[in-house]
Amino acid sequence: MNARAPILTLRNLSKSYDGFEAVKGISLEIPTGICFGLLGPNGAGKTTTIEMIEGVSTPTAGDILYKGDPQRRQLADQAGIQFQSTALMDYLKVNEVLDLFASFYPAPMPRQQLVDLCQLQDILDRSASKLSGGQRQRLLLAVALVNDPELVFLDEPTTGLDPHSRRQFWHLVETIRARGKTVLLTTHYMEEAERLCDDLAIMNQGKIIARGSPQALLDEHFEHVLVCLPQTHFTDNCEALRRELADTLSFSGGQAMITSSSVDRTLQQLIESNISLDGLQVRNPTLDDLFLKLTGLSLEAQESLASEGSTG
Ligand SMILES: Nc1ncnc2c1ncn2[C@@H]1O[C@H](COP(=O)(O)OP(=O)(O)OP(=O)(O)O)[C@@H](O)[C@H]1O
Repeated sequence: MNARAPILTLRNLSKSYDGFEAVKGISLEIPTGICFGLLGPNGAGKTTTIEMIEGVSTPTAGDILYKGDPQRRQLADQAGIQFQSTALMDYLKVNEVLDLFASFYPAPMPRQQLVDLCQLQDILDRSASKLSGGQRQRLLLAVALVNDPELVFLDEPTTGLDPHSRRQFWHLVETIRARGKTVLLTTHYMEEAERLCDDLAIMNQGKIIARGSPQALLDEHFEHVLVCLPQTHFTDNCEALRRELADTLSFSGGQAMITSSSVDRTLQQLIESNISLDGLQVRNPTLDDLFLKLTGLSLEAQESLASEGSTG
């Protein structure tokens, strides 16, 4: 197989629920052997997209090709899905869960390899219902990898994990990718995407609003650094400065952010306007900043809008 051929191709893929368009005609090619990220806030349409690719739900319109095949004949054998939970698991020990899932496949991954890969050695005899969040995610990952799949689906795998477990999980994903597998990851953590994804698509309200490697996207959209200050420093008395900074100034999460091509000049402008420099930070833009730039809302603000929508 040509290593450069896309493992997945989506063409004008759409999904509607009772007239509500959750995914609005997206097209994508996902190369083989990379970690591809689908990013976006709650309700962006990531899970709906993944479930259509997995075959769990049927598209309203559009096509999905697996290695160029619209029937996706090999997909079921060659994919591994990390589920959020597996009801059976709570009655079994970790090694019994692995036995059970391995029994479904003719050529499962050798047990020791799977245990080493997912760092399960110390918990093999533990009841699956007694695992910590991080251990549980590692077991669910092992279940996804039990058939040694070429393509692994991870749907928000680190939601709810503490920072240490999250980093440990990231290391596992890097190991899987280094073994030549293609990983399709959804996340709303931009930091996770920056760390893991070779290539990504940012989704918002059912559409893809940006596509590329994290660095290419940042290079394309930001030529400058960000100068950040507490928003409270920008009082009503600094209208002239606000006008001067115009489009380079934005506010999000209690922070004022100035997109600056010259830190010296920006500092000069702030000092001349008697703005306090307490708490000032100069940093490179992140994918979170990109999201804000593309949508006019931070990821956090988008998520609270989405949850307001879903509750009322
Ligand atoms: N079965 C369903 N019936 C009706 N609406 C649905 C259904 N599943 C999803 N939706 C809606 O479709 C939109 C996209 O949901 P989806 O779960 O794909 O988003 P997401 O990006 O995965 O979000 P999250 O990060 O919260 O999982 C949301 O508005 C959601 O409420």
